[in-house]
Amino acid sequence: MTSKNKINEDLANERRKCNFNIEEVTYILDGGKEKTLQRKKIEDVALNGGASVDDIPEEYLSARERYENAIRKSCIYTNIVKNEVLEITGIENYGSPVLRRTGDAFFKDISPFMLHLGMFVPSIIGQCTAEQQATWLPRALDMKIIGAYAQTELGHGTFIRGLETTATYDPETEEFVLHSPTITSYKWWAGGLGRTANHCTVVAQLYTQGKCHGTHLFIVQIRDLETHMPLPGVKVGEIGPRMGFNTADNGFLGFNNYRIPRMNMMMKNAQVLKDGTYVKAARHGKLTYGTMVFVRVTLVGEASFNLAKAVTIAVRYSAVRRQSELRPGSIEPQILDYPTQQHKLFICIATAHAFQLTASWLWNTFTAVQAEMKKGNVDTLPELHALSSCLKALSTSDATAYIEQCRFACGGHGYMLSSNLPFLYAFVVATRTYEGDYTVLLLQTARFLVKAWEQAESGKVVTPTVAYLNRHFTTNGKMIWDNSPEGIIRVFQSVAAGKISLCVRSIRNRITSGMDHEDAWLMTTVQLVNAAEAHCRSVILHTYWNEIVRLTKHSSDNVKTVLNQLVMLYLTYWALERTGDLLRYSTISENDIDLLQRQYEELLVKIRPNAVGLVDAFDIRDEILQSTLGSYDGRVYERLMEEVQKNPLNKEPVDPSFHKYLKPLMKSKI
Ligand SMILES: CCCCCCCCCCCCCCCCCCCCC/C=C/C(=O)SCCNC(=O)CCNC(=O)[C@H](O)C(C)(C)COP(=O)(O)OP(=O)(O)OC[C@H]1O[C@@H](n2cnc3c(N)ncnc32)[C@H](O)[C@@H]1OP(=O)(O)O
Ligand SMILES: Cc1cc2nc3c(=O)[nH]c(=O)nc-3n(C[C@H](O)[C@H](O)[C@H](O)COP(=O)(O)OP(=O)(O)OC[C@H]3O[C@@H](n4cnc5c(N)ncnc54)[C@H](O)[C@@H]3O)c2cc1C
Repeated sequence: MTSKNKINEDLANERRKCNFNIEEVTYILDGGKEKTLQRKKIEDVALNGGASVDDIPEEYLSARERYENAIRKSCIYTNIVKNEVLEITGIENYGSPVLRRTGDAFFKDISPFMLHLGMFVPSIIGQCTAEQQATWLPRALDMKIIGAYAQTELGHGTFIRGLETTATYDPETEEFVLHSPTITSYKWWAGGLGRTANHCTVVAQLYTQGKCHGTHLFIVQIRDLETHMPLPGVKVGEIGPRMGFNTADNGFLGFNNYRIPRMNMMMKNAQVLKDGTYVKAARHGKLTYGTMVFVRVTLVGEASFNLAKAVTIAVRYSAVRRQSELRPGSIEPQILDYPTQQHKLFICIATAHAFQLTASWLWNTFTAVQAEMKKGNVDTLPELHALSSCLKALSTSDATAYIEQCRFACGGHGYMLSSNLPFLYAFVVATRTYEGDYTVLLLQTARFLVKAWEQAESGKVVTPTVAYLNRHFTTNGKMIWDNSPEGIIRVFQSVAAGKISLCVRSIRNRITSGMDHEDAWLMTTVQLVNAAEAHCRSVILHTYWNEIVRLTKHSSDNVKTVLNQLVMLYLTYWALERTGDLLRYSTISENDIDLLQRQYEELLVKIRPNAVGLVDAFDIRDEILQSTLGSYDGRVYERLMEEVQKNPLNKEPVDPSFHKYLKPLMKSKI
């Protein structure tokens, strides 16, 4: 073994201490051995050439160079995917999360093609008729056309009904006329739109026969395919530097009476006939929001993956890093030995597991609802919307907070861009806002919860994710505290039920005292967000526990033990975080809380020897981690020094600014 790939001794020791079969856990997280093998095969093919690492790290490049470099690497990766990976996996794997994740080996920030694959293609699949799909999909999948998803405007992001771009049908020419009537109607934010896309999905208010029919989706060509020039009537550009997403060329877009053919309206859920007659095919008013539901579902898995990356970096670093002394003169301990460090990090491992298993469960729910909708049944859509909204909100918000915690756990070196933790944070913090802001989505879930509460109150049996509301009406008083996993979950469900009940009472009291329904709702929104958060927390706890029980049925004893310790840590952690709620809605006592605290601290001790094994089980390759602190071999200090050599500021021993500015200043007299 050369010194280059020699494993750091502390990390090697950690791996020797690990007492469970790492691969077994990887299989569980990936959804089965076959999936792991398939993922590894894809990674081997896609990263065969070393993932085209940059000579100069992208953070040293100018905005223009960064963009060009991101396009260069996107094209390299797309060619690998098209010519090599899909050969093995088949075209149906085009949108697979594995490809998205493998792509992280090429980009520290984000690919300008992400929105093409993440939203433009899904909008064609979800919103176009079969005939339209036959026209657009092959060209989009083959990258003959590159698209963006232009919904948000300068004036409106959340309130889709308030969008101002108009699409007015002209039966004379059988075209829609797209127009941006005001400055606030300019499209703003769409990823890939600023410089890369030649097409995009545009969301606009549809007018035909003098009547507005609300927002609909259109496929719009915005640039010439040969010259890439914006087409006449189209004004498009990049919106400028932002906290992250700086290689995604987020753009603005305006139209001046720009014409597109009638068939460019995405017509799966509604049509405009040649004469201008509007025909609504959909059984549900919000099916045009379907692309967003799809992305919200995928974002739960994204949150898990990015958190898994961050905690892999932080745990490996914490095994290598030694600091302070426990007793005078004793050897400096690994920082992973500090219970406070374990408290910061083990919850991140458990949360990544919780979100990964919840994401798979949510994906299965999503595909089941899609299958029902294909048969014409839209009854399960409201529950999916409520679930995907709150799970997107909580998973992105928790992942953001925990990625930052991982950065704190790495001290000063975590602040280096080369640790990759700042990039991860900047990328994930945006997910809390885009695809529906945190608060706004929890309020969507709250609407569903209040309705479910009313149904349960009237004696109806409600759907499984809120079945605890039926129990609420049959049990009296506070939930009996019980320290078992099932007991903790039941108490969390009671907390949710209690909070929803308080919201309903507040709304009713306000209405009784003279407020109209809208004001009563508005005044209760702080409580409603809180109730939706409590509901979602109970869903995650329940799903995580159920899935671990189900998935470890045939596991080896040690895998069962360590995964059980993690899920218990998660349940205990949240019980301790929410002692106020538990005291209010259950019979928990001071003594029970003391016991919980002790149980939590004992779990930290039990998990400690397996911590490195647990992050190894995420099985994230170094090329994808892209971190000086988190590589498998633990050569932290060597990598930090190697990275310094790439810094263009170190190219010359003396910077030209010395002669230009510093020296004259030093020579000048006061
Ligand atoms: C590099 C090359 C690689 C090559 C190969 C690689 C391949 C890899 C490909 C893999 C790709 C994977 C990608 C994964 C990562 C994805 C990253 C994506 C990045 C995304 C960037 C960001 C994009 C965006 O942000 S797009 C814009 C999103 N905008 C929003 O989300 C707006 C939020 N606002 C809303 O959703 C609504 O306005 C809302 C819901 C707040 C209010 O709407 P409303 O019309 O006013 O409705 P309301 O009156 O409140 O409710 C009425 C009624 O309707 C119900 N409702 C609302 N919404 C829905 C819905 N969606 N579905 C069902 N029902 C809905 C609501 O509940 C009400 O019901 P009732 O209470 O019964 O009346
Ligand atoms: C990195 C990034 C990439 C993006 N990519 C795309 C893209 O590709 N395509 C696209 O179309 N859009 C995109 N967006 C836009 C994104 O979808 C919106 O920013 C997001 O939906 C939030 O809308 P907004 O910006 O209008 O915020 P606002 O709605 O103005 O929110 C501002 C504040 O007001 C609060 N608020 C708003 N409404 C309510 C309410 N009803 N009740 C209570 N509080 C409320 C919010 O909670 C928030 O705190 C992107 C955004 C980012 C940051």
